[in-house]
Amino acid sequence: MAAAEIGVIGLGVMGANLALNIADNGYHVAVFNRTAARTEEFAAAAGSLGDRVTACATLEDFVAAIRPPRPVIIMVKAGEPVDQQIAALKPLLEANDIIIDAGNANFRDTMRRFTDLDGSGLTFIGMGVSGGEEGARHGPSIMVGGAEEAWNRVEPVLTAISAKYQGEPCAAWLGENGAGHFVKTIHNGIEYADMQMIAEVYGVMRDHLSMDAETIAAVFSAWSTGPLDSYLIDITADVLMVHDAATGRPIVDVIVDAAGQKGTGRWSVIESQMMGVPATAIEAAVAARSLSAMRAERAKAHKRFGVPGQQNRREGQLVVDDLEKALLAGKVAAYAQGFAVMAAASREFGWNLPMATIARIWRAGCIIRSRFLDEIATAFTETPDVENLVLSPAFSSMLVETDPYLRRIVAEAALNGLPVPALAGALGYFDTYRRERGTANLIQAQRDFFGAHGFERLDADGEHHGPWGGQG
Ligand SMILES: NC(=O)C1=CN([C@@H]2O[C@H](COP(=O)(O)OP(=O)(O)OC[C@H]3O[C@@H](n4cnc5c(N)ncnc54)[C@H](OP(=O)(O)O)[C@@H]3O)[C@@H](O)[C@H]2O)C=CC1
Ligand SMILES: O=C(CO)[C@H](O)[C@H](O)COP(=O)(O)O
Repeated sequence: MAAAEIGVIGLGVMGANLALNIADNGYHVAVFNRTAARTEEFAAAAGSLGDRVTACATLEDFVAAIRPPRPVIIMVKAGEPVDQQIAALKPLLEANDIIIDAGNANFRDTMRRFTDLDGSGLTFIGMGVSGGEEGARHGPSIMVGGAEEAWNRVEPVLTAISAKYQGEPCAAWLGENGAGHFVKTIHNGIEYADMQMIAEVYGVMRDHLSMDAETIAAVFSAWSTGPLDSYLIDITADVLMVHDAATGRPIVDVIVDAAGQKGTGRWSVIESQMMGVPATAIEAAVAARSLSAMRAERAKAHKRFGVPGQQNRREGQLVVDDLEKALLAGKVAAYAQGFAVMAAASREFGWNLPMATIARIWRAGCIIRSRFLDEIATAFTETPDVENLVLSPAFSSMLVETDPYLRRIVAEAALNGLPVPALAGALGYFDTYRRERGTANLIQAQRDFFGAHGFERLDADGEHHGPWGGQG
């Protein structure tokens, strides 16, 4: 008789750890991996959890090992492999079985898969999972999209395996269809901005203040007890302390300065642009990763232009103190942008995304987990209809307090040729957002001049054209 209550397909970093987490929580799990050797390795390493694991060599055995109605988690490389897995599973599954894609899918693929499976009798869930290897093993943040009824069926196992923040599970149903994968995408977009701003601040300390990795690590360590307290700040301090066995140097000093990217950051930016909701800090972070990858070109440009000489160098500790508050201000803008993009998507796709819940399930388990997210959860609970996080009382105060430091750091960086594109993007966003009378009047005049596009007047209704005297 089939013993497993759930199945996991894909035993890479995430799938293997998720399966162990499920078994650890008392569930019997069937597992399958395309490359059978990996399944065997997994079974051999399962140790005491092996009793609750059925390792299957074929997809047929895998399906037969799970009690119907079967929840099947697919945790394979995003994109085509997911379609291939669904196609292979479909003829083997029965009505009411649930396919859960837990990888980093593009939410547009997820929406297509919902449509493709419509009428098949199978239920589909698009589920974002964050937390990396450790989160998958001991408690990730889980963002579920699909029918609420489907969530109700899998909620016990998903809440059991999720991270807990002060006892509250970091797993929630966020809306129909692609909602879960959209939220995961924006989570990653914010992750990109957070990481980029941390890297920029590291760059100021390394290149402007000539601090070594260990000294910088101590700064991040100190910050992790303040308002910046977060997983990303903690791991930054940790990685800066690690030495390379071969050279004895700090490991960061021997790592190539070219960042990888698998797509979620870029998708965040594409979607934000499509909806006309700017996410300047995230955009800058994605662009910075792309520029980082152009190593040969950067080397040529360095030869051609060099870097500006130091100007207005202030006492190191003063700069370090400013950096902490500047980073906090940048973080406020980046998160405000991410949440604004989700609000726009919620309207566009009719998801009714619960912003406070999203912030709550990001407080533990995921890569951007932090104390800050608890404050965001409180802000959205107290002012659920606020147009932008920066307009909530708590975050307005935070920005008023920290904005002068961001301004000073961006200015100092500009004068010294230090690249801080995400911090500058955050500042530009804030300065543009808070200015009642902007400069788009001139753009409207230019558009009307060259293209007769028309403009609105401050003092009269309707569309108008300028007296360009035939020059337009
Ligand atoms: N690593 C992380 O920190 C996180 C990753 N994710 C997402 O989780 C998913 C899995 O990532 P991760 O575990 O890191 O990836 P890994 O590279 O560790 O493992 C990839 C898995 O996908 C399988 N696979 C690849 N191509 C196919 C295919 N065509 N058909 C069937 N199976 C295939 C591999 O099987 P095989 O052994 O046969 O090659 C393997 O099981 C991805 O969508 C990723 O973006 C989400 C959150 C965090
Ligand atoms: O989803 C994740 C973390 O939340 C994955 O680690 C993802 O791979 C990160 O994105 P990238 O590889 O583009 O840096």
